[in-house]
Amino acid sequence: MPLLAADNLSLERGGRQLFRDLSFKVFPGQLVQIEGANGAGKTSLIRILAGLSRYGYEGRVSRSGAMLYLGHHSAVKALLTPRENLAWHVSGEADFSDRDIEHALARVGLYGYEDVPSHALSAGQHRRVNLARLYLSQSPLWILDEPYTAIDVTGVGELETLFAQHARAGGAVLLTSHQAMAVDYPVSRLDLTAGIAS
Ligand SMILES: Nc1ncnc2c1ncn2[C@@H]1O[C@H](COP(=O)(O)OP(=O)(O)OP(=O)(O)O)[C@@H](O)[C@H]1O
Repeated sequence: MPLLAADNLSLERGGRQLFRDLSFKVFPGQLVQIEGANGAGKTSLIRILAGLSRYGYEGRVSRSGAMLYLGHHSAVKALLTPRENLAWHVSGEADFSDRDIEHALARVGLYGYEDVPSHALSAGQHRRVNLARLYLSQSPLWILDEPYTAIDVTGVGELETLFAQHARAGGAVLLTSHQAMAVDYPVSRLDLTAGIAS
């Protein structure tokens, strides 16, 4: 059973047809990279898939199970610390201990920064606060828009390892990125004009 199914999605923006009759399925164990040039419609598609664009497109999206969506723009509150931001974000998902929160922050390289106001963090550290949610996620489907933005080379490698682990454990990751992925796991490509090629 797919975690996500897109049926005949079509979207026009500003008089341009971004994609037409796009159909594909994402199954447990898949790592899928959405490809396309700047302005091709990757973010528009991902927002539709995540249920954030309810109108303005044709077609149907169905998802089974829980989803974690991390968008383009960091949802980190500047006045809160990384500890407070992460605790707030995951509060609706499960009962995580302070130790769990600290562990997730350490996994994204924020050990020692747990209690610094987030406005005093760098752009990449800001982004890492958001990405720490992945280490606490219990959602099988991850939909990630440009997760590598502002992340250094080591961080990108660690994220790719995490994505492969998630897929091996029966989850699925659908992401946009302009970078070629160098992960030891099969990556399916999703072309906005042709769907998924395995
Ligand atoms: N709210 C909007 N109103 C009108 N046009 C929009 C809107 N949002 C995006 N667009 C247009 O839709 C097209 C696709 O944008 P989108 O952000 O989905 O592309 P993208 O493939 O994610 O690009 P990038 O790689 O640069 O992030 C662009 O031409 C953009 O100008």
